Amino acid sequence: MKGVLLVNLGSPDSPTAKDVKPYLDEFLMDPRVIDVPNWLRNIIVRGIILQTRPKKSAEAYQKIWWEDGSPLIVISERFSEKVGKQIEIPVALGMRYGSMTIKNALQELNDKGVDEVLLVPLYPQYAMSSFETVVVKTMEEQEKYFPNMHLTTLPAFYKNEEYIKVLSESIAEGLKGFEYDHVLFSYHGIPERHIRKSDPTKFHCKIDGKCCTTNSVAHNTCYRHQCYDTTRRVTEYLGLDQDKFSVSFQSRLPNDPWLKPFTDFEFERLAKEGKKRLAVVTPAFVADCLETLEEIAMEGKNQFEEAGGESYKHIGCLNDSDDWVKVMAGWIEAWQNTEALPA
Ligand SMILES: C=CC1=C(C)c2cc3[nH]c(cc4nc(cc5[nH]c(cc1n2)c(C)c5CCC(=O)O)C(CCC(=O)O)=C4C)c(C)c3C=C
Ligand SMILES: [Fe+2]
Ligand SMILES: [Fe+2]
Repeated sequence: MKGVLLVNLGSPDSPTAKDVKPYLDEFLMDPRVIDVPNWLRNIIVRGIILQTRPKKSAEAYQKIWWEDGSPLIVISERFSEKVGKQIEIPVALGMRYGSMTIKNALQELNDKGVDEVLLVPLYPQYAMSSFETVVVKTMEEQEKYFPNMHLTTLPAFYKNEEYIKVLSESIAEGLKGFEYDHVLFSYHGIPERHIRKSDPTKFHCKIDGKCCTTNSVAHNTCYRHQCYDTTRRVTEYLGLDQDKFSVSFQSRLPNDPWLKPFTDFEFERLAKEGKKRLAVVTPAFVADCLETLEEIAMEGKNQFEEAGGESYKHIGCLNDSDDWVKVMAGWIEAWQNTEALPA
């Protein structure tokens, strides 16, 4: 019997340093997130980052926490429930990190008699620190605990026409009634090294401004290409002029070159260039979370206004909108009936 496993990143159990610390430990000790030798990762994560970050992160989580829990988890649960109502086969939700484990979600499917699973990493773009780690972890759990299960992975859907349509239309809705000078497409950042590591050709991705627009098989796993391509497709759909939008990358850790331009620097640059009315969209995430609600909607607004900006709007993610639920349910039904995966 067929079933579906939706997987997102995960959140701490509560917005306290006590719960944030083990969550960040699991997250940052993942070798696909901080990709250095084990001994060095131990020093960086446990000896340095975890000494101070849990308190700071907990304070940020407190600002965005909902009565029902972490926005990322609550939204993912609502999405999963709505998708479940539109399809005939069982759906389970798991998180890569934290207490809503992938193993428990697979167990839930197994208990319902599922032995053919469609794995859906809830990331539009491929990155080894997001999409790939979900796939690897799910395969490990399946092989270890559910050897009779068969897994199929839904590919990163950044260029799928239905996804682009639903994303573009939700952005258009968010822009309605908001007089804007500029739309900033802010994606989660990653270290530049991750781009080179994910390049199967080992020579294409030079992050030189040209490689991401030069055709290559490397783009199947190039996060930077996929972010720019998502933006190109959405802005074409919306008919936005070239000088009305730009791309940036948010959330970075120190001591490594990360993808540029940085979102916080862009707030300053745009305000100083006279783009006083700014809309920000965050298409690396399908559900609003700490990175969108605190870093962009709250901190970003302050940064932009301090730099001279006048009006600012963060347009939320697709979340559990009915149109997005319909798109996901359609992909699942196509796989259920014909094994076809979205292109
Ligand atoms: C080396 C560090 C990190 C990489 C690489 C990274 C990639 C990456 N992350 C997401 C999505 C999310 N990240 C979130 C939070 C978050 N990310 C990092 C670090 C890296 N992410 C940290 C330390 C944190 C925790 C918060 C903090 O201390 O600042 C979240 C939010 C989770 C939530 O509970 O709301 C998401 C979502 C992607 C898509 C990605 C690669 C493309
Ligand atoms: Fe992250
Ligand atoms: Fe590239």
